[in-house]
Amino acid sequence: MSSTKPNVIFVLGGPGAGKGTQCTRIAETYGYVHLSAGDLLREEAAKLDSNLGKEINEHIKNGSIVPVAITCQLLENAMNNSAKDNFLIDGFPRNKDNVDGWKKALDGKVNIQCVLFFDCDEQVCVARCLERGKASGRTDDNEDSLKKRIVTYNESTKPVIQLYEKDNLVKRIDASKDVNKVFEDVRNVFNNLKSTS
Ligand SMILES: Nc1ncnc2c1ncn2[C@@H]1O[C@H](COP(=O)(O)OP(=O)(O)O)[C@@H](O)[C@H]1O
Ligand SMILES: Nc1ccn([C@@H]2O[C@H](COP(=O)(O)OP(=O)(O)O)[C@@H](O)[C@H]2O)c(=O)n1
Repeated sequence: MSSTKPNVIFVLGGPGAGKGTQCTRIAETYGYVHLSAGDLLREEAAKLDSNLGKEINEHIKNGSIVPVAITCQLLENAMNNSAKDNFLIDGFPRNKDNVDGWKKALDGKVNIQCVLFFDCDEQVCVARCLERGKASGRTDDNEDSLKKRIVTYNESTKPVIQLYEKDNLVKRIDASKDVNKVFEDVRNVFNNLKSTS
């Protein structure tokens, strides 16, 4: 991250809504750096042969949210290690603890451009994750974990999206369409984004 205030877009939506898929395309098309909070946590847990690694893995399997100090530090390190200034932060902030921790650590240091909200029906999300689970090797793409992930999404993440709606930051996208159609809607959002840094 350079000395200019970096632009950040938060990317939210249910498990399997297609956040990662669309972030990959946004990164290719618009040059944003894709930082997936879930990927960073999985990588960190895989590196750590410690209680902290176990704690992260337990949260992931249970669909609960890892304490923000851990996640925020991973995101901040990733931004600091990048030479670029435009970041897609995928899967964060996912609950109030995430929002508060982010504000404490990074508020004022970045420019939040918008919150991309991939809105997708619960049943569609579950079906996509189960399909992904056939090859993903993820410990949480199974029926048991998915039930818990959906509860976490409804109880903890939706209120965060509502919070950002009050600030007029949310760009809602119908994520139930096919990948190319969803990306057309994403392109509309990006073509109307103003860079304020
Ligand atoms: N618009 C879409 N239509 C159908 N399948 C999709 C769509 N977007 C993503 N997928 C598939 O659904 C699964 C979940 O997508 P992913 O991008 O990993 O979601 P998330 O990051 O929100 O969990 C993946 O297997 C992906 O290939
Ligand atoms: N901000 C975050 C993001 C993910 N996570 C954990 O990582 C898991 C997987 O998140 P993810 O974003 O990779 O996956 P999806 O549920 O979006 O498919 C979540 O269910 C949480 O357990 C977290 O604790 N805090």
